[in-house]
Amino acid sequence: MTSESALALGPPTPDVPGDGSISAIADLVRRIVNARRGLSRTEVVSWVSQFVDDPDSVEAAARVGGVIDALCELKDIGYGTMRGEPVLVALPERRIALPDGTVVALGDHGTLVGTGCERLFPEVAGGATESLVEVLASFDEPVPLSGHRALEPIGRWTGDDPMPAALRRALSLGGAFDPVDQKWSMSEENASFLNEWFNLKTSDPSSQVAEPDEGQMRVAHAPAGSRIIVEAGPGSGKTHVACERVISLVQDEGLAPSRILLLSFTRIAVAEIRDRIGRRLHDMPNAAALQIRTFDSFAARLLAVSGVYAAGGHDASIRAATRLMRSDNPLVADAIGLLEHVVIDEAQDLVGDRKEMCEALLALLDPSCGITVFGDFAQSIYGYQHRGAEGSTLLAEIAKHADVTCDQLECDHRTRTKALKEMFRSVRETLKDDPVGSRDGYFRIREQICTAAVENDVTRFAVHASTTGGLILTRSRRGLFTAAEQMRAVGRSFRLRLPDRPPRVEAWIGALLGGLPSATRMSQNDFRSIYEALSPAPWRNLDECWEILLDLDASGREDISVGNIAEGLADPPLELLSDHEGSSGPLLSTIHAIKGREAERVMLLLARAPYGDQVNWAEEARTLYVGATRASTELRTGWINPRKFYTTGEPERFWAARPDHRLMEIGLEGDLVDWTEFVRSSHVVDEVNLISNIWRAANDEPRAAAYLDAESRLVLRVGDHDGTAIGCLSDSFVDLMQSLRKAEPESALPEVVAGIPVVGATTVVVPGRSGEAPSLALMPLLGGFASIPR
Ligand SMILES: Nc1ncnc2c1ncn2[C@@H]1O[C@H](COP(=O)(O)OP(=O)(O)OP(=O)(O)O)[C@@H](O)[C@H]1O
Repeated sequence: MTSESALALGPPTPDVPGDGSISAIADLVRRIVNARRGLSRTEVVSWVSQFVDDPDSVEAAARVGGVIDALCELKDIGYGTMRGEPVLVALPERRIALPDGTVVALGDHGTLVGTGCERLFPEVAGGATESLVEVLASFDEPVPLSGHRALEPIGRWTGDDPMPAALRRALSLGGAFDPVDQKWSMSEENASFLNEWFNLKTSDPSSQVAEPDEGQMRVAHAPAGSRIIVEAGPGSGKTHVACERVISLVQDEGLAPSRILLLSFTRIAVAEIRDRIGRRLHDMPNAAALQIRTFDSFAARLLAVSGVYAAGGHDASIRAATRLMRSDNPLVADAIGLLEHVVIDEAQDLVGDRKEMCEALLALLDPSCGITVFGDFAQSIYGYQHRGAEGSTLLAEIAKHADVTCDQLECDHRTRTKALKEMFRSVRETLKDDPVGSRDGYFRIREQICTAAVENDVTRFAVHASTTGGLILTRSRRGLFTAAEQMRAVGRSFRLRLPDRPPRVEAWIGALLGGLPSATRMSQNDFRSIYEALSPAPWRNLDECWEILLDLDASGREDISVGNIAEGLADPPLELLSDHEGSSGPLLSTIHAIKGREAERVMLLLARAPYGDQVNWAEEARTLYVGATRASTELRTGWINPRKFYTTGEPERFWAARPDHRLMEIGLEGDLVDWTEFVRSSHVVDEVNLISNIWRAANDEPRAAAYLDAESRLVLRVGDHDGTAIGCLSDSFVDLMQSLRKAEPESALPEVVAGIPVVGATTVVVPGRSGEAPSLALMPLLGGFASIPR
C-alpha cells in the first residue's frame, strides 16, 4: 500500500475526535493501522498529522511520532515487515487490570478512548486478561528513581536525565500520560502503587516520636527497682515502651547505661531498639554502654568474658551460659550482680533452653535489680518446638513470682481501620477463652480474621497489585519456598527472609577493607582510591561510605583504622544489617520469622488446614493471629498450595528426590567453613584477591559448584573445577549431605555438588590472634538448593 491509498482512508468519522489530544491521536493511529495493512511509520505520521492543529508543523509530526512510539512500546500496535520494509501492524487485544480497579484495553479492541480524555488506552468494562503487575514485571526490573520526588497523582517529569523507559510505560498504562510533554495524571491508588513499584520512599514514621498513652507512661516511668510483667496485645506498643523504659531509667532514674540489660530475639529487633534508643540518648556520654542484646549474643558475651568456649552453635552456647550462671562462678555472679535493671521483650516465645537461661539470669540478679518483662500470651507460637513447653513460657513462669506485679497496655496503636481494630481485640478474647483450642475454635478464628480482611481468597497473589510492597506471609517454610517460586515465575522482585541464615552486613565494607591488617589506617584520600578501584562499584556513594566508616571507627579522628571498624561491626548498626535476600519489593516471610514487625499491607497466605491427631489447634490459631496482626491498614488473605519437601537436620532443612540426584537446601549458618579456616587452606594465596572474587560473584549472583580437592574437601568455585575458589563446604554440611545420600561414614564424597546459587555476600569480622584487634573479610552468601549426586 502506498501513502496515497493510506490517505485515501479519508478524514476520521464523527465519532473519532480530531482535536489533537493524545487520546485522539492514539485513536487515529490505531484506526489507520487496523484498517490498512502495510503502512510505514512515516505514512501513519503523515496521515494522522493532517487532523491535528497546524498539520505541517514539526511539532505535529513529533507529537504523533511520540504517541506511536508509546503505543509500540506497550505492544498496543507493533512492527512487522512487508516486502522487506518495516511497517506498523495491529496486535491482539489485551485487557489490563489497574490497581485502582479499572481495566484498560490494549491492542485490537475496537474501542475509542473518547473526547476530552488524555488516556492512551481506553477504559473498558469487564474482566482483565492480565494485571499491571504482570505487564510491568515482564518488561524489566523496576528502575530505582532515587533523587526524584515521589510520584504525585498529577505531575511532570522534572529529572535532568531522560525519563526511564520503565516509568514511561507504567505512566502510560496507569493513567493519562502525555509522552511528549512528559506530564501525567492518575488515581491516588495507581500513584501509590507506582511509588512502591519503583521503590520511592515516602516519609519515615519511625523518626517521629510518639506521645506515650497513659498505660505506656505508667510502665515507662515506674521506679527503677520495680519488677513488672507487661502483658498486652499486638500493636499496644510493647517494643515501643521497652525503649521508653530504658530511656527513662537513664534520663529520669539516673541509672548508668552499663547497668541496664535489654534482651530480645532477633539481631534486627536488637539493632532497631539500639537505633531508637541511641537517637534519643545521643547526648548522653555513656549511652553506648547500654547492653542491648539478643539472647544468643548475651550468652556468647558471658562465655567470652568468663573464658569459656562452647562448640556446637547457638543452642550449645545458650546451654553453656545457663550452666555457667548456675555454677557459682564468682566472676559471673559479680558481673550479673552489677545489673540494676533487666528488660526482656517477646517473653511469650521464651521456651526451652532460652527460657532456662533467662531464669538462671533472673535468679542471679541482686534483689534490688528491677525487671520489666513484655509479652503477649496470644502471640506465643514457639511452644510446639520444645518438650513440655505448652503453657510454660517465661512469661507464664515469671507471672507466678510473688515479687512481680502485672500491668497492661490497653490501646492499640497499630491499626488504622475499625475492622482490624475489632479483629485484634475479638480474636484475642477468643484465644483467652479457649487456651486449649480445638479444630472448631481454629476455624472460628480464621473466619474472624477473614472478616477483617479487605479481600479474601486471592489465588494469584504474585500478580496482585497489593503485593508491590508490605508483607507476604506463610504459615510454613514449604509455603514460603512455594510463594517465592511463584513470584520468580512471573518475574517479580521481592525480598525473602529465611530463618537460620548467616547475618548479613553490607558487603562493600568487607570488599574494601577485607584482608587488610587490623592496624591499617586510612585517610579519606586513601579510601577514595580503593573505593574507585572497586568493580563493580558499591551502591552507596563514596561520601556516604566514608561517613559510615567514620561512625563505625568512633575514634573521633579524621582517618579510620580497620581494627576500630571491625570492633564497631561486632554490634552492627541497623542501617548496615539486613535479614533478607533481595533489595526491593514485598517481604516474603513465614509468620514465625516476622513477629514483632508490622506493615501497612499484609497478604496472609492460607493453606489447607492441618489435619491429624497431633495438631496443636491453639498454637495454630495463635500463629494465624500473629500473621493477621502484622497489618496496620490492609489485610488480605490468599491461597497457597505448598510444594512437598522432605526435611532433615537441625535446624530443619528441605530436600527433594530427583531421578539421579537429590536437591538439598543450602545457605544456612555454618554451611561454609569460616574465613580463618578457609584462608588456611591451600586454595587461598592472596586474601585481597579472594575478596575481590567473592565481591564479583556476589554481584553477578552466579551458580557455583563445590568440587572435591586432593584433601577431600568440597571447595566452592565459580565456573568449572579450575574456577575461582570462593569458599569451602563445612564438615557439618558434608555430614548431613552424606547421610542424605545414605553413604557409609568413611565412604567417598561426590566429585561435585552443583547448582549452588550465590545470592550475595556479607562482611564478616575476623577475630584477631592473641591480643590483636579483629580485622575484616567477605564471605559469600548461598541460597536455594544444591544438587547432590546419589
Ligand atoms: N503512644 C503511641 N502513639 C502512637 N503510636 C504508637 C504509640 N505507641 C506505639 N506506637 C506505634 O504503634 C505501633 C505498634 O507498636 P509496637 O510494635 O511497639 O507494638 P507491640 O506491642 O510490640 O506489637 P507486637 O506485639 O505486634 O509486636 C508501632 O508503629 C509504634 O511506633
